[in-house]
Amino acid sequence: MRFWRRPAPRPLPVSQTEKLLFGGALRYDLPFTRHERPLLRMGFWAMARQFPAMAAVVGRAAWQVDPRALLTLLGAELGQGLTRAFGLVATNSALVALFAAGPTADRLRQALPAILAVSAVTGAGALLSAVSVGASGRLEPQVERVCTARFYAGAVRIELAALEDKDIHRTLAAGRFGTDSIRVMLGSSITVVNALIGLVASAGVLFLLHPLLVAMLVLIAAPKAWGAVFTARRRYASRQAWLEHRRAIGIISNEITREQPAAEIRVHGAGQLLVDAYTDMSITMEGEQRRLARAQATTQTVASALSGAAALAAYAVLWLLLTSGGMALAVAGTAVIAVRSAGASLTGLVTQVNRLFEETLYLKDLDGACELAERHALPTGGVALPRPLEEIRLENVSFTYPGAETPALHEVSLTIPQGKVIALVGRNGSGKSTLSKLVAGLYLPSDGTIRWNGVDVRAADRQELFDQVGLLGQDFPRWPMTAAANVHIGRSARPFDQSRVEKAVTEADADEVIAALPHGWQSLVMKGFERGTQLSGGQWQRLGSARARYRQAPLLIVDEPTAALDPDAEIEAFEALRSLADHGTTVLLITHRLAATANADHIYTLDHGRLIEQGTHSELMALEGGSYRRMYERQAAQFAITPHRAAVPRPDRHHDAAAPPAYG
Ligand SMILES: Nc1ncnc2c1ncn2[C@@H]1O[C@H](COP(=O)(O)OP(=O)(O)OP(=O)(O)O)[C@@H](O)[C@H]1O
Repeated sequence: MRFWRRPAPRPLPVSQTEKLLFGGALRYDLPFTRHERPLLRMGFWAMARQFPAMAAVVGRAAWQVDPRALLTLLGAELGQGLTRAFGLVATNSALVALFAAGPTADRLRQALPAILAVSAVTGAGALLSAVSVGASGRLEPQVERVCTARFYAGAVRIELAALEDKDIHRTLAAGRFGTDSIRVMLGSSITVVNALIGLVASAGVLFLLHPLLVAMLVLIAAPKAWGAVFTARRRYASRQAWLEHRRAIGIISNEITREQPAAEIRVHGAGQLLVDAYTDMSITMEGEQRRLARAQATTQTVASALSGAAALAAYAVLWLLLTSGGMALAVAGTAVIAVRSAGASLTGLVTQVNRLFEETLYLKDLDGACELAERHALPTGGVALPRPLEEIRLENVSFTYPGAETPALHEVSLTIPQGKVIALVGRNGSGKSTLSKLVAGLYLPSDGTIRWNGVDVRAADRQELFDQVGLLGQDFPRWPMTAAANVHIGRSARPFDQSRVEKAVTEADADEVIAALPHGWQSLVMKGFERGTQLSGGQWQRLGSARARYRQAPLLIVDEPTAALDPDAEIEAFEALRSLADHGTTVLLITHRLAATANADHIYTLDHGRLIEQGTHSELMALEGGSYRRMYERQAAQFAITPHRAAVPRPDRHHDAAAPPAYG
């Protein structure tokens, strides 16, 4: 009975490496059983009912992209099925003529038209098969593109907060596998249709010969179908259960070849640990592969044995019919050919149904991921934002990250007026970046309201809001593209404009960066490709700044914009922000360099997600025991006294000059 049981999720072994590097099996917080797809609990028929819906997804996409190719394909497949049926009928006629009484020459003459018909339909079948290959070769990549693009288009529109949800994250990760399934699904569907038509043709001929033979055919098919579905479901369950493990292997092996950790990998000797981790985790996976292969072999053997027994019974029935005079020898010959032909169709069918069943599960995941992306998509439309931007006002804003226990922001109320440099300061984790993301409309407040020119961001047209924001984050994207494209992507909805790109680069003080590139604007700022080159951290920062400039948004959010800049460039960068504000841009500046905040129009100090102080630099410096003042003084003191303190005084050296404070 154990073969009939559905594959149950089993506890996964945890390798030593996983324990060392990830503190246990790397998986999402929720146990696998909660993720176990309802599909896994489905029986064969329930699953079979899913298939048309999934085939319809692929079929619709095929119809959309190339209806002619789809019709050609279906016509060619149907034609092949018909040629097979005609082939059997013609074979039967030829056999009847050959087994008839009379001289051999007469019998051959009688059989000749049927033999010619067999040759003709075989040739036609071969031609139709070639047409089918051509049409599917045209259709498959197009269908894959359309379905995958739907997935990507959905993924880029998901609300940022939804992406923080582990369930959503997992659904998207699972959906990603589905994009590989589309092409296979289309190919397999075609083969299944082909095999089904062949099977129906053979069954039809068998029915005409003797209805009992059709029943025998069903008996031969049933065990193979069961084996196929059972194996596919087991493989799918395994893939789901090992999803995170596979991702962990991917994450580790990716680090081995990435450029960024390359130095530490060599100097700290981290490479061996990573290679060992890869090997260790792959060995754990191999165990699972072995288990699957063994289980599949067993299932297949049982299915083949049952199917073989049914085939023997079919031949026994033929024997009985022959000996009892219920069937002529020629007809029995056709029946044998029909059973063999049906057997061949069946083998193709089983192999493909096996794949199809599995691919249907993945495609269902992809479909689920696309639906989920639509459900959590950024809303379109909404209240128009009056322009120009005059003020952003936060009232009692609290925000808790999805799944977090404590809020990252508590009842923050503040105002960001137009054309000012507004600084956000505070210790690490005090909520500065979170606040800036709420201002940018990337997250919606859990409580309280944010108003842009009086319009609540919850009701506002978010696309319009994004349109007015420029971002220059701590970890801004380093796009693997040309230098020009890296700037243009700041506002890619506008047609590419080289003069605007150059202007932004000049404003961001990045002319030198471009001038030093070996292929100028067309240099790829990524290594490993023709025209590729590597930028330094500071050069990247200038390019990122040029991108933010190119966007020309009324609100510019800059999060630690100078971390990689040299002192001269840093001073210029802060002066440039000042000048931007003087020309009407609102600048929300997040920085730990408090020398720069001295020139801000207004400073807000956050602590543990609460707004604890606000004012100008002078006002905050006048606050006895104030947090801003304490941070500022500590930073300034570093410049004043570090050279004396840092080095242990030695009799042979003396420090005669303290480095002057850089700012303030
Ligand atoms: N995506 C996230 N999911 C859950 N919690 C987060 C997330 N991002 C930040 N947090 C938490 O929210 C709090 C505020 O983080 P935030 O990044 O806003 O601080 P910050 O003031 O910008 O810090 P830093 O100066 O280090 O950049 C921290 O406790 C952090 O752990």
